[in-house]
Amino acid sequence: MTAFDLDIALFTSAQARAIDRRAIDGLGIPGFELMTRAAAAAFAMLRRRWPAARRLRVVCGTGNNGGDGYLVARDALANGLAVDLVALGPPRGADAISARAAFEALGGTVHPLSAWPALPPADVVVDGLFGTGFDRVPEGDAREAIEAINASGIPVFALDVPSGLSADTGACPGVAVRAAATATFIVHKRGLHTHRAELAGEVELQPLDLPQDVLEAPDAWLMVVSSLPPRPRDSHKGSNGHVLAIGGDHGTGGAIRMAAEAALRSGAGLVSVATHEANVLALNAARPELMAHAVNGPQALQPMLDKASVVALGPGLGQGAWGHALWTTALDMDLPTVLDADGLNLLHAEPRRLPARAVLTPHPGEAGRLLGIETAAVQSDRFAAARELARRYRAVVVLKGNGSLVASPDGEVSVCPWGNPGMASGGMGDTLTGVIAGLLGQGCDPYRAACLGVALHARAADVAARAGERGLLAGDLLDPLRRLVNGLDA
Ligand SMILES: NC(=O)C1=CN([C@@H]2O[C@H](COP(=O)(O)OP(=O)(O)OC[C@H]3O[C@@H](n4cnc5c(N)ncnc54)[C@H](O)[C@@H]3O)[C@@H](O)[C@H]2O)[C@@H](O)CC1
Ligand SMILES: [K+]
Repeated sequence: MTAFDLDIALFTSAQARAIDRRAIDGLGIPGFELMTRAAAAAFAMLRRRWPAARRLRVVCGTGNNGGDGYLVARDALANGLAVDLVALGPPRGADAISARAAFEALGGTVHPLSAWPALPPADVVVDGLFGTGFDRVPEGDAREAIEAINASGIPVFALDVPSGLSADTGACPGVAVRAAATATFIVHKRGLHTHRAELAGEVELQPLDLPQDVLEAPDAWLMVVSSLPPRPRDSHKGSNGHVLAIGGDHGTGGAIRMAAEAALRSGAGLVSVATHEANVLALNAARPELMAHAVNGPQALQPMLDKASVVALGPGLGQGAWGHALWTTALDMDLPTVLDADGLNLLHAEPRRLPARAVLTPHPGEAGRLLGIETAAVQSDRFAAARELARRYRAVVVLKGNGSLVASPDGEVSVCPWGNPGMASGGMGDTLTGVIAGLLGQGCDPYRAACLGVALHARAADVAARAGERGLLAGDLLDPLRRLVNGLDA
């Protein structure tokens, strides 16, 4: 296996467990030694982050995550901090039993959950309830413990994973701890980077000094900052792609304008718009660099398709006869195509073969429709949903939402670490479609165009959100987008 950067490699829970096993069985590192290293790394991180903390409340479950908790508590006692330890029950495995014994050997006391209200105030709560072994909705004591942690108002430091969040999927099936920071051990778990991942707070990887040969190929990757190479000095508008944005039925001209403008701002050489005649005047007046044409059907669209190198299909297209006719005609051309919004709804209504270089950009609701499942089922495993869509349609799929995923038909997945809730506003998806189309036109292959497009779009939104997340408009992304696509600081 070739070496890779651990900071951007993401693993499933099953992989994390297999890696633990290889360290224990293959390298002969005892499980208790790993637990000791995990606790030492976590305690050091806690001290860096909360140097003034004098009293910890440590909450332990019955598995090895609880074992980590007992050893953090032991290290805290050994360093002169006060510790109040609350356990859900006696530890089960040999390592966790030894960990509890080590804590008690230093004079530590273990309290039941019922003692919680009577415990003195603490500076930090350490969450050692559940890690990668979390496997069901928390009920009873488990639920009460999580609720008590969150209601305490004390900053939470999670061990490996905030309890209640699936390390595997980023889903939270019931209640979950809301952490200020998480120390995650050996490898990054993919669930700490998508969907409800904000529950983990700031995540820091603690690799515990294991050699790379216990690792295996990661399941997914975090995107890194990248940009396009500088343009050749002799480039001309024809060498940077001609994007044809198709959409904007009567009354939805804004959507197609956003997509078209974003394609221009991400460096497309030429951008034409095929739209309903009612939008043409406004589009040409607002943005004269766009070439907007009234298209009443396939005959008018065909000559535009003949000149285009990339198609952005769907924003404001509608699902009526007009939209359907343009949709079929455009897909038949087999040009590199970004399919969004009504372009996806039409695909749900009429499944068909897509162009060889296609990018689909569904939000979870659209992804659910295409897969024939509920939105909640998509969100319960975003990785599986994105992969299945990509496989089924032989296309690159961008599954939007917090921690957007890009999946290729052969199962490769990248996760976007940027973006903010201000992006939950009208026009954001249209802008993303335009950016990806613009990058396809500049020669990126679909997977790279999707990854780079998602990254640039989210980072532009983060720059624009410096003025506040509320009130963020899709149009605010265009200026920072231009700087970022040129590799400049925004
Ligand atoms: N030797 C190892 O494998 C290492 C493990 N480490 C720690 O061990 C953790 C994994 O330990 P385990 O596999 O023991 O699993 P966990 O400690 O994460 O949890 C497993 C226990 O909690 C119970 N449980 C799960 N969900 C529950 C729920 N919703 N309500 C009530 N009970 C629930 C399970 O039945 C099981 O008894 C890692 O996350 C990490 O923190 C680290 O110490 C590093 C080394
Ligand atoms: K935990």
